[in-house]
Parts: sequence; structure tokens; C-alpha cells
Amino acid sequence: MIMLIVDGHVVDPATGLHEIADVLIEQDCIKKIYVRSRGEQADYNEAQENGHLVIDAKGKYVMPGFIDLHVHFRDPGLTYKEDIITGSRAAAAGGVTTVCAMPNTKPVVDNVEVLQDILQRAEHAYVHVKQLSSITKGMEGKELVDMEAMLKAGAVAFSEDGKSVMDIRVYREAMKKAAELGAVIMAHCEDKDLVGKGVLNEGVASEKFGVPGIPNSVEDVITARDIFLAHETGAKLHICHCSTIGTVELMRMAKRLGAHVTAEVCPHHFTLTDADIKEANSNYKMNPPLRTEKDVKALVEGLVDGTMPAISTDHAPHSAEEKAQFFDKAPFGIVGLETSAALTYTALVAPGLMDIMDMATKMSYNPAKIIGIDDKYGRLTPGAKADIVIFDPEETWVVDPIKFESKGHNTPYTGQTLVGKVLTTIVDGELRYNGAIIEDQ
Ligand SMILES: NC(=O)N[C@@H](CC(=O)O)C(=O)O
Ligand SMILES: [Zn+2]
Ligand SMILES: [Zn+2]
Repeated sequence: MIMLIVDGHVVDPATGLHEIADVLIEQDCIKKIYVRSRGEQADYNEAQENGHLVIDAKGKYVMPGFIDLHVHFRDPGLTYKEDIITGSRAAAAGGVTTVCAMPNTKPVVDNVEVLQDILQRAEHAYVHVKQLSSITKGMEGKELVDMEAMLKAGAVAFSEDGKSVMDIRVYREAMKKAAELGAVIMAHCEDKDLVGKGVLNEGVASEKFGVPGIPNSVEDVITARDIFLAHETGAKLHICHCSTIGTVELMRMAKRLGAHVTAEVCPHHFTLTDADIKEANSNYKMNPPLRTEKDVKALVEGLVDGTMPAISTDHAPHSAEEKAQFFDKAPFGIVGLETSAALTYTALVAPGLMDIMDMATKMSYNPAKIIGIDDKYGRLTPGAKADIVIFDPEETWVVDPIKFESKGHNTPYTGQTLVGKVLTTIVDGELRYNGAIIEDQ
């Protein structure tokens, strides 16, 4: 199949291209970029005559498809919350062309059989679904999985997301092994003993609703531990869903030390604070919790100056019944795939804190680098995979979870007006979303 995207504003973090150009796609790859300022232009009349699909992207941004390093697809075992297919439809609707799914499923992804079953079924997904392996068997924090076998069978990285490996000896062994294998560890940083029964940020929110609080130190102390372990062992460490000013400062320290550490921030952590929780609504409950203005400011600064290289969603779908419970009982987590681009645009790009190139860098190019697929993904260069998102920076829309492709409707953004909309998502040179999901023929 041949496809031509004409007249769009092409944004490619790999080359710095940031201007009007046409993109020619052949089969599953980008064939050529015609840059107008270089006197190049694709012949779209001819393309149309030949029956090729021509997409007019005038006034829109054409960017590499977003790569989300952190989603929960709940498959196998918890598919009443989400499954690979619905999760991947939500991704396509959000402009996300590659996701990395966390292993806290039922059973846990801790052996080759479970991993291969997921990867086989993921072939029918609407976007590229990569799967992480857990670090320890059953995520019990005791015995390491066969990391080499999991890597060989296709695991993209290792994580115990949902908790930290609290036994530092076990964790250090995992880091040593990861370093030996060149694998990435994605860390959920939370001190289990300190967090106790905490559910909301310790401060205005926990006081207002009379529930146990989660202080910043719950995250900070484990982030520090993990950075030192990574530095010492040489492992590649990626810190998940960073929420505190302390973590941003620790990332600066990690850089100075020369440790191989990257980090992600989720849109809810840079757009909301604990003071935004006005009523008892468990769609404001996630782990780590919404923090304070000071933390949000630090996270935004970290994103803007590059200390925090990636934006991910931590898409964590739960059922309406589960989320209808009060803060103390409801599970942690919110969906994010279908709002992340618009939230990032609305909160960071529209007010001028970062530009559209920064957004593409943090949502696509840097994530590709972190998992080592940037030779073919996260870029719009000839020969790269044709994973593309067309984004309208003008359109405003109101978040309505009923319209989500995800089974999860647990978002705190219901009714909020956002600027910027994903119009079209192309995966492997095929239209997957164009105002609506393109159903499989
Ligand atoms: N983030 C969350 O609040 N929940 C995640 C687990 C996790 O990411 O730690 C989940 O699996 O539901
Ligand atoms: Zn987590
Ligand atoms: Zn998570």
C-alpha cells in the first residue's frame, strides 16, 4: 500500500525537521520526505490517479507515533478491566503506536509461556504491543525470573510495577544480571513499609478526606536506592511515574554521577495537584498520588530542561464498580491513553512551556531510545517504520469517558476541555484510527 500525507507540518525529533513537508509511505515504511523549503513536493494528483490514499494534513502536525513506556492491559486474567485488543484500540485513538505493557497480570508475566501467549495474541492488536517481564517470580520479591530466557523470548524490559522489590540483595542481583544482559529495569519506587495503608498525598488531601497519607519520602528513598544500585552495577534503570520534587533532584544527581538512568512523568502528575481533589472521587486515586504545586512545578521544569526525558501514561484501567468505592478501598490507577497527547499539548505546549518538537521528543523519540528501538521508531526518516500520528493543535474537545475505546472509564478529567486532538494514527503504514478506529477487514 502506498500512502501520501501532504501539506502537513512535519515534526521529526531525529533530524530536527520542523516544517511543511509531504510524507510518502510505501508498505510499512517511510519512503521519502518532500521538504517544501528545499523545493520538493510530492505529486499528489498522480498519487490520487494511481488510487493511492492521499491525506491532506494542512494546518496539522505530522509526528512519529507516540511510544508509551507504561501501560496496564490486564491481559491475561483481569480482562474485565481491559484486554490487549481494547487497550490497543485506546492506544490507537490516543495516537500511541507502540505500548509497553506491565507484567502485573494474573498470572504474572514471569515465565516464557505466559509471555509468548501475550506476544502471539498481540499480533492482532491495533498497535505494537511490547511486553515486560516481572523481575521476581510471582512478583513476590524473592526469586529472580530467568531474565535471560525472558529477554530471548521477547520481553522488552523488566519491572515489578505495582510495588518495589524491597529486598535490596535480590534487587541488586537483578540489576547485575540486567547489566550483563544490557536489559532495562523499569522501577516503581515506593517504600512498602513507609507507605503503610496510605492512599492520598500526605497533606491537604489526606486530611480533608480523613485517610492515611503518602509522604514524598515513600518515593524519594527508593528512587535514591535504585539510582545508587544502577550506578554501581551498570544497569540501565528507568524510573516510572515520577511524582516528587525529590525525584527530579535525584535525576539531576544521577546524571552528574554518570549513571544510566532515565525517567518518565505522567500527564496527571504534571497537570493536577492534591488540592484539585474537591470531592470523594476515587478517579483521583492513583499510585503515586497527586502531589503539591511545588512538585508539579519541579516535574514541569524537569521535563522542560530534559532532566525527565519521557512522558508516559501509566494507563491503569479499573471497573466502574471498583472505582465507585471510597478512597480507602478503591484500587489505585487511572486510564491515560486517550488523553495524554491533548493533556500534554494543553498543559505544556499551548502555554509555551515547551514546543511541539519537545512533545514529540518526550512522547516518541526518547521513549524509543530508552527501549532501544530508535533506529526504526520514534522518527520520520526514510527507511523508518511508518508509525505516524496526525495531530490538530487547533481543535478543542471535551473529555467524555463514554467515548473511550478503553474498557476503563476511570479518569479525573471528565468534562474538561482540552486543546489538541489526535486525528489520525498510522501503524506499519496502515490506517488504524481516523476519527474512529478503522476496524479490521
Ligand atoms: N499506577 C497505579 O495507580 N496503578 C497501577 C500499578 C502501578 O503503576 O504502580 C495498576 O496496575 O493499577
Ligand atoms: Zn507503578
Ligand atoms: Zn503502572
